[in-house]
Amino acid sequence: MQLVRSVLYLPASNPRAIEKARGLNADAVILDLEDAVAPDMKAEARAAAVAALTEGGFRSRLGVRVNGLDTAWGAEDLAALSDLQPDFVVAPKIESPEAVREVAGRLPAGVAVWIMVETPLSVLRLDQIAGAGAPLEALMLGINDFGERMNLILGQDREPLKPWLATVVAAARGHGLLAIDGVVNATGDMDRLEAECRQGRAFGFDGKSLIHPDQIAAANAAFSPSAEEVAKAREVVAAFATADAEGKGAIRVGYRMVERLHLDAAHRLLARHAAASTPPPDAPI
Ligand SMILES: CC(C)(COP(=O)(O)OP(=O)(O)OC[C@H]1O[C@@H](n2cnc3c(N)ncnc32)[C@H](O)[C@@H]1OP(=O)(O)O)[C@@H](O)C(=O)NCCC(=O)NCCSC(=O)C[C@H](O)C(=O)O
Ligand SMILES: [Mg+2]
Repeated sequence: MQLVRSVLYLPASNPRAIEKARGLNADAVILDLEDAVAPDMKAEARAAAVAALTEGGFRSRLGVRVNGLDTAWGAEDLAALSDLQPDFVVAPKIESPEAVREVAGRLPAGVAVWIMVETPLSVLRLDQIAGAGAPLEALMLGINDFGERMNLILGQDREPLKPWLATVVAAARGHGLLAIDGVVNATGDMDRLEAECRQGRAFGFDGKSLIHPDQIAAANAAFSPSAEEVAKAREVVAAFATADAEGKGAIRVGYRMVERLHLDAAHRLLARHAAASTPPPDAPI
């Protein structure tokens, strides 16, 4: 099972951040070539990303966010990755299924595509985009771009964003993809981060986009099954394993009615718990 509880961006133009990221416990790390990199640093950042992928040594799944193919850098970014094997490539500002396939077609086999959902047209066309097919693996909400383009005023409750949080998760679930919530820019505000993680989890997201190492622990905790959830799931599995439950679609567990769909959900939760309880491998030497 692939966990994406914590997905950490870093500017590929920042060598110190690349070095630091090798030892971090984020489920995924994204070497950013797009908005975190100034135009005059694009070539240097691309070369640094290629070097980081070649050297390896990360404990996390490793991806690269390329520039859009409608920019001066996108085609070269993808060409630079053509002989490499990142776990995934993140394509920004995607507004059509053709745009997903255009990126995928320029990548080596086995590299997954994650896309940024961060423009008004991307959310309006999300069903078609999310149905683009393999190797599309994840939808990432880009709150900074989306908020700006929509003129949203976002407080801690993210009220104006709620329809779009649900839209992204529905598209991901409908097409068997991962759903990753957007960033909290206020890196020092842990209360806000924890509140957004709880909210994202409640909306059904699999994880959170992050911009600072200090944000990783909160996201890993929030998107891992809690002890109470694990206990309840084990109770459901045990109840369906009894002779009494044989041939029944619905049974009583304590004072709850549970159906076989809850049994399936309990198995999925326990698989996530097992994956979350497995310590990350040490970085290769
Ligand atoms: C936000 C930052 C610019 C803050 O940088 P800084 O003030 O240098 O942070 P610290 O001094 O607190 O850093 C402490 C140490 O941690 C390392 N560090 C910092 N950030 C990262 C990181 N992201 N990954 C790895 N390591 C990191 C520092 O090097 C320090 O190390 P040490 O020297 O050993 O003490 C900075 O955090 C940053 O650049 N963050 C990432 C910004 C980014 O990638 N943005 C793009 C994605 S966000 C986005 O826009 C999504 C989407 O597109 C949308 O539209 O919403
Ligand atoms: Mg963006």
